Amino acid sequence: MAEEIISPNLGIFSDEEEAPVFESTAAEFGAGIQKELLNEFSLISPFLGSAKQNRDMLNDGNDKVKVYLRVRPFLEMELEKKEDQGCVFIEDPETLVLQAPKDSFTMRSTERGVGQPMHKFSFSQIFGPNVNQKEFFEGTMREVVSDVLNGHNWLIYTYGVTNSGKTYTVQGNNKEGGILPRSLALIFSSIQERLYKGSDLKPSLSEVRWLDSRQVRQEEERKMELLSGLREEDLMTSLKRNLSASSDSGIAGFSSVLQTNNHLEDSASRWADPDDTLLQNIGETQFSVWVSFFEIYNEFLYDLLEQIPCGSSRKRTALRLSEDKNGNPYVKDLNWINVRNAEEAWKMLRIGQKNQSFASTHLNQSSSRSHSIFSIRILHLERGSELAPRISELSLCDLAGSERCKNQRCGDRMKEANNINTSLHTLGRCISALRQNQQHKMRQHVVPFRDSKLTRIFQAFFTGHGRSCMIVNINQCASTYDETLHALKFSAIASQLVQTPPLKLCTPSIQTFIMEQSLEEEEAEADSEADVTMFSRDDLLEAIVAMKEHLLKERQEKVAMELRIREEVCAEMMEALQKREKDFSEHLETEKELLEEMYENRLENLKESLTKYYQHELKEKEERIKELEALQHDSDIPSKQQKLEQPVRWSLRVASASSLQQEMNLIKQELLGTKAELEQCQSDLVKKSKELIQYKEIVEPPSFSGSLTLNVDRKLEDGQKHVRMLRFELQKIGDSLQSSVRACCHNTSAEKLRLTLNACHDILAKQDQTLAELQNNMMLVKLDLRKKAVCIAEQYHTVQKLQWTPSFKQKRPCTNAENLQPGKKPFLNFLPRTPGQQNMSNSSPYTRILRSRQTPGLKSMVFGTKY
Ligand SMILES: Nc1ncnc2c1ncn2[C@@H]1O[C@H](COP(=O)(O)OP(=O)(O)OP(=O)(O)O)[C@@H](O)[C@H]1O
Repeated sequence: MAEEIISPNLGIFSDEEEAPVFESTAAEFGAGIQKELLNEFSLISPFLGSAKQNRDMLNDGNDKVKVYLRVRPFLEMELEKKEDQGCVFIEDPETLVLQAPKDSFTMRSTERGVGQPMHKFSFSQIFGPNVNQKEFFEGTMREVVSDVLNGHNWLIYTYGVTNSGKTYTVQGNNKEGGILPRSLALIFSSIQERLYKGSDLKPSLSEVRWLDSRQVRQEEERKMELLSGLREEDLMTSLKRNLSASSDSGIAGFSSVLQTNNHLEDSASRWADPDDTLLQNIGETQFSVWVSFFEIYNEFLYDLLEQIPCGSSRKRTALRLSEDKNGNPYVKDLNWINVRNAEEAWKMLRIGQKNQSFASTHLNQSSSRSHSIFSIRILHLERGSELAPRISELSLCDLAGSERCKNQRCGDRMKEANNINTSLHTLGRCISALRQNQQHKMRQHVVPFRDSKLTRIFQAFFTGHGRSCMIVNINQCASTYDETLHALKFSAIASQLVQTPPLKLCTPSIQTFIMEQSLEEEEAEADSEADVTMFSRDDLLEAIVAMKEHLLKERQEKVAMELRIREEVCAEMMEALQKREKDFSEHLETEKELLEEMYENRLENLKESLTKYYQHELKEKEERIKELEALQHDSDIPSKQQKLEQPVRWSLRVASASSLQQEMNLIKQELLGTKAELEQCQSDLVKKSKELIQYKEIVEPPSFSGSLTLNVDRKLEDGQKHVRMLRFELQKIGDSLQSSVRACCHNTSAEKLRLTLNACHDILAKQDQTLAELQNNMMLVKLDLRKKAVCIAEQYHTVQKLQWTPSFKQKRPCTNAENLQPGKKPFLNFLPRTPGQQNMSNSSPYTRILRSRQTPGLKSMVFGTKY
């Protein structure tokens, strides 16, 4: 198990040793210091107790800085969130064990092989979750208050992560007052009999500005003004304003703060027994108590007892941190209010609270966004003494909670968190530098008090002007484990500190000086008593030479010393620079760690949300698939088959995709071949066209055929004329025959009829003969024509063959009569036509003859037959 037990005290100083603080602003107090003590009153005044008191303080064995730990109980809300994972365990009243929970950064680092899952810390005393406010006060503050009443300065500061109970410890609530109201109550119960009333002091004290009657009057007026303005409505308005300006979830934070401010009439003295007094032998000392309350918000100092101007432009005035002529820092123009009892002091605390910067954060509904310091100054007025009053101070500082910036990502909260963390980091650096200086007295480091306002104010308490005590607050929540561990590591360093011994004031040094002076004077007197004339001249010359040599030697020594000092200073400077560099790199490391953690968290969040998203998606898809499957199952089996085939086809398509490229290449090659062929065809076409022209010339009907057809036509026309004449005659005969038949029917003689018939018969026989001749002629002509037609048809087929080649077709697309342009003669129009075409054309004489032969009269007539 990893142990982080801090080694017992190292480097305890003896009362002869000076506090080894490099950047101490401790100044020497000259003889006139006492008169000017309060003229430029710095933040805290040095302890002016006697040397014996100093020694007592250091010899009592308590010079180790006290570091108390308070573990707060779980809140209901935290138990609901399952924050109780047993990470905090109090082994004994001085030892605490921390066990990293599984989701913490420490545990993750441990899993990566960095760090340990368990840590052990030791403290002056540990106060568990069941310890109440009274017990805590008794265990920590009683001694301190007693010390302050005896003239010592004390700084008590609470340290811890946000929401760990710091404000609760310092201020408490209305039911359970914290260490501050209890200290006030105890102070007043102890000094109530000896409170300075302002009249029975010696006139010499009126020279002191603090007790100047005018000053006191002014302070009284100011206090009355403040107290009269302390109305509940004002408080509510002010709280509302504070919270609405900064709160995220406003109203809850408001009500919780309001609760503590609701009962102003409650007395602070209820937290102390009026008979409880810490002062036993205080002689004639009288006391006057003054309080101040200010905060450090975003590295600016604000007086919390300053009335905030009303109206829209109600900007608070920031105070300056100044130094008195001895280099001690103090807050300039800070209001110090004289209080005469615990109630007045309590009300001052309430007034300050309403001006304090609180805000609701994700961890604490009413989180302090600033470091607040409530100071109580006690003036010890010695009755009948010519000396200026001694002043002791008790400062209670409620530090703002350290928090990881990952929780405050933007806006005012982020800025506040940054400033809080920076100042706390500087405090850590100061404490570790002080510890190093105390442990290695030969190697002193610069303590970076000047790096933040907070440490500048604390400086005096760490450098011999007072004593300090640290209260570490932690909660037991698993979610803030890493921050808690960090706070405890810091406190472990602080617990190694020893109280810096009170500064040796000038009195002893002056006394020493006077003693030395007096010795010198005595020696001088003794010397002066000696007579120089007693010595011979040579002796004196020798003495002068010896003195010269001595002087030379001294000078050389001084030069050597100067060189050595210079070297030392350089070395120190180098060391300081190296230290600074180391600090910076440490700071960088911390920042890196923080960033790493932040990004790790972000990544985890992202991972989580992605996993969730895809899980959801998958679930939805699965449901959808199930639905579809159910539908498909119900509806049709073929489609199921299709669905099954679908992937097969798809896979085939996918498979063929690879061969597609191959096919493309083949097609390209084919295309090239086809192109070549086409070119070949074109050249063939040209050839064929030429041939065709030749054929055309051949096919063109000979010129004599025209005259031949003309003769045939003429003959045919003659024949037709004859036929018409014959027909006309036949009609006439028919008419006369009919009239004869009619006459015969009326007055007939058979003989006449027979004669007439015979005559007709002869005529008809002649006509038959003529017709037969004509028919023979026509047959001859027909045969002739057929021969010609056969010859032409042969030529035509040859041409046709030529025409049917693709190139020829292209060139001559219109060979049909329908497609001919008007006015153009059809190609080969002398060829036999289709019956449709024959009907359409009546112009040819041959066709006309054929038609005339098809006349019904002629067709039905049989030559040579009798009617
Ligand atoms: N010992 C305790 N007993 C009961 N409740 C406590 C105790 N300590 C703290 N709490 C409660 O825990 C809560 C947080 O305490 P508090 O506001 O004092 O924390 P804090 O450290 O001052 O936080 P911050 O740094 O954010 O100001 C308060 O509701 C307070 O009442």
